[in-house]
Amino acid sequence: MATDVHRPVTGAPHGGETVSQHPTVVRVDGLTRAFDGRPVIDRLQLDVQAGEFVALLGRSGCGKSTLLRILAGLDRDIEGTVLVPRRKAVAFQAPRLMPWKRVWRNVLLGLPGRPERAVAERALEEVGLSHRSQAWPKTLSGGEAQRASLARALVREPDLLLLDEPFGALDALTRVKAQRLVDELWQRRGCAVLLVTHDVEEAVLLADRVLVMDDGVIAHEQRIDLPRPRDIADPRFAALRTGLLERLGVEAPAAPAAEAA
Ligand SMILES: Nc1ncnc2c1ncn2[C@@H]1O[C@H](COP(=O)(O)OP(=O)(O)OP(=O)(O)O)[C@@H](O)[C@H]1O
Repeated sequence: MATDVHRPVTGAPHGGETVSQHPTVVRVDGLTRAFDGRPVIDRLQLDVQAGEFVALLGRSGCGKSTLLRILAGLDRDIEGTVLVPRRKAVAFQAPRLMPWKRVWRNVLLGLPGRPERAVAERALEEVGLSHRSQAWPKTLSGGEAQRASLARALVREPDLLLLDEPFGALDALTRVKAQRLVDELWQRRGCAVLLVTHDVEEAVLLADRVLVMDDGVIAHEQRIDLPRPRDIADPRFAALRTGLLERLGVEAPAAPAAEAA
């Protein structure tokens, strides 16, 4: 798997090195990122295995998006070492579609070479959006725009998919559908996923491992060993959710009937 190494801007030049059959798809060592002299990320360590689904939680402003942007290669003003696969893709909360390009052309945006339309169509089919391929972005619903954004990530055939609050702006029902879609895509594609979210339930629903960021580091890590698809009425689900909420300093909501039984 081709790998990008991001080092401090003052250190070795950005480049690539080839690491074959590496089971670790992301390796972050001693990562520090400061804004105006204040470290938001402070000697952070993180490993993500190939094919692993990791969710990242933490209070607002703790540095989750900053970490994701660094992994995406969008911010290289760092200290420490960041090793990520070259094939990676990002989807943000705002789908960021170009309004003057039809959906299928948006899906191909930024791809090297001259990719054929069929490449976009396949990805749109995978996210259930074939029927909107010719549409202009402004005519899409919020959920459709988010699926177009996912299709744009998928055409990159990523080994690492970075998702920054991709469901944050969706209504509850659309959100559940989008979560199911990401779960299916992840199982089918087998890529590693790093999902930044505010939603503890979403993290327990989707992730193999949930990380809680605090004080610039990964302060807590919770493995989620529940079978999939996960049942939020399962008492083990509720216990994991409650434990994580406590870690985040949030009082857990009243237990539903199934939990109390
Ligand atoms: N370009 C920047 N210049 C200065 N400060 C920044 C910049 N980007 C982020 N910060 C600061 O870094 C801290 C972490 O921001 P970040 O967006 O990573 O947090 P977050 O955990 O993703 O927050 P939220 O959950 O609210 O999205 C914040 O205090 C933010 O103000």
